[in-house]
Amino acid sequence: MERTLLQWRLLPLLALIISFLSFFFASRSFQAKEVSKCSLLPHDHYWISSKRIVTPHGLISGSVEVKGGIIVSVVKEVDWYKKQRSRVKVIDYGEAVVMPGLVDVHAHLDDPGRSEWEGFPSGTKAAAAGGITTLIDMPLNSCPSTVSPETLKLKIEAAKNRIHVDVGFWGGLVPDNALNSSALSSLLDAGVLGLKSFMCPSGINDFPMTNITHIKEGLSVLAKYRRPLLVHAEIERDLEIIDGSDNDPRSYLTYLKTRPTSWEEGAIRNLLSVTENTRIGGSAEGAHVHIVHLSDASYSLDLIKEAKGKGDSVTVETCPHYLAFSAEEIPKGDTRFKCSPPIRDAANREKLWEAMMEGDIDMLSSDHSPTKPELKLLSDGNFLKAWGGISSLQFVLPVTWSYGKKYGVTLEQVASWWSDRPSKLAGLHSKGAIEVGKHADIVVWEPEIEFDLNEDHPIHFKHPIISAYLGKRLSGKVVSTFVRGNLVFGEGKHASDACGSLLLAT
Ligand SMILES: NC(=O)N[C@H]1NC(=O)NC1=O
Ligand SMILES: [Zn+2]
Ligand SMILES: [Zn+2]
Repeated sequence: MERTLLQWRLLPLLALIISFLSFFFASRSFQAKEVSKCSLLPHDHYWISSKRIVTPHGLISGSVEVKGGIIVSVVKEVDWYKKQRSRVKVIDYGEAVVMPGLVDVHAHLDDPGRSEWEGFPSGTKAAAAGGITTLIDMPLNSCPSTVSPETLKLKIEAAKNRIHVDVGFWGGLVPDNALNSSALSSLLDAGVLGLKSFMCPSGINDFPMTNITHIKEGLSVLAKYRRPLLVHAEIERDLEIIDGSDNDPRSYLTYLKTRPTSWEEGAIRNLLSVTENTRIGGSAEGAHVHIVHLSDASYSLDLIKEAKGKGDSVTVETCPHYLAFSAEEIPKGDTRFKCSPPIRDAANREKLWEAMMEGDIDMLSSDHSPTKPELKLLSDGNFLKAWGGISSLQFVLPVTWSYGKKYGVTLEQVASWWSDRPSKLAGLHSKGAIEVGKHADIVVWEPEIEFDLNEDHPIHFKHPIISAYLGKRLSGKVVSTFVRGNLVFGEGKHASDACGSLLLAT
């Protein structure tokens, strides 16, 4: 009799335990996705928490909920997630900064055709390790250049299953397609996010320069697609270098004299003669002109400010190397620092920073433009003959932060220069912010941690020795990088598979 009573009393308790256990295991299996090689994290639904999350509404202490690769909630209450702790996966990053992943609108990955210079796998691994979650590949330095639907198709084939972050493409505006609106339309229909052109020789034979007529025609086609034209704004002028010096090709100042500020100013003046068409009501309304890698912070910048003031749809970027280095400090024969337009003097660099802080320069990009070390002529040191291009992709975030600290750069500004504005330029409205509904493209980094960028530091782009930043001490360590919710880089390791998505305009 006593036994039956005991069984009777135990039964409900047993049923309760069983139902609790089955709920516990069911909810666990719901959150843990099939272990994927795309991500170092085996979860599809999780929370990222931190004391410093950079949102469009300011810096908050709280948590970001990620589900299916999308940000589904952002909450301030630090304690909220603790109540959920037993049911959901929480990654607590403590004091580390949680920021939107960087969107680099200007990188040359040189694939296909010159993958011995860089390539999609190495370039996008470097991007992931540097907190860049989206990268827009330039149409030149690969072979062939991306100037038609057929050549874009080659890019897409080369990138498929080989990219560790999301990648989009700019198409080339060149004399061959510029005056042929159906050729340009077919390139835009094929999915390039916009076009890029050069107002001076590009250094690449199958990417010839455009004149202002080409640009004007290009803008009228771009207007219909509401996509931008990115312009390398330098124009060749006759040079008279008669200043009594011997013009030693190993001296950086010799190179600087070959590309004076008047080249940038002349190109920008010429370019801005057609941008009034982009104003509201203008014949190219909907098109937009973006001036890449501004170096001259003087008259060139004044012209851009004036055009913006008149309502022209114009933006401008500069690159970390113009903000970090100055002509005076470039060692003799050190061609790692050669780029175009050239790095100018320290006074110009101050003015560039001033323009960043004032908001006159809209955004930053890497202009990662690598080559194989032989073409940098490192032992020869001839600035006039070496390849022009700086390799920086993996380090743009710590460089911006390290050199910007003395000007009082804030985390919100970094996110604006590197994520919000570039994503808008490229028309990528699902990216660029920690906000509900956006892709969970996130970088977690520790601004206060310093490191020496020496040979022992793992560098993922193809030719570390040509990087101008080698030998520098930088501040800001990337801890984790998430692309669409996949943890693609964490604790110094990459996810094994390359699961980045192609970003084609529709
Ligand atoms: N072709 C190419 O990548 N050129 C780039 N290199 C550089 O320093 N400036 C450029 O425009
Ligand atoms: Zn350029
Ligand atoms: Zn470039």
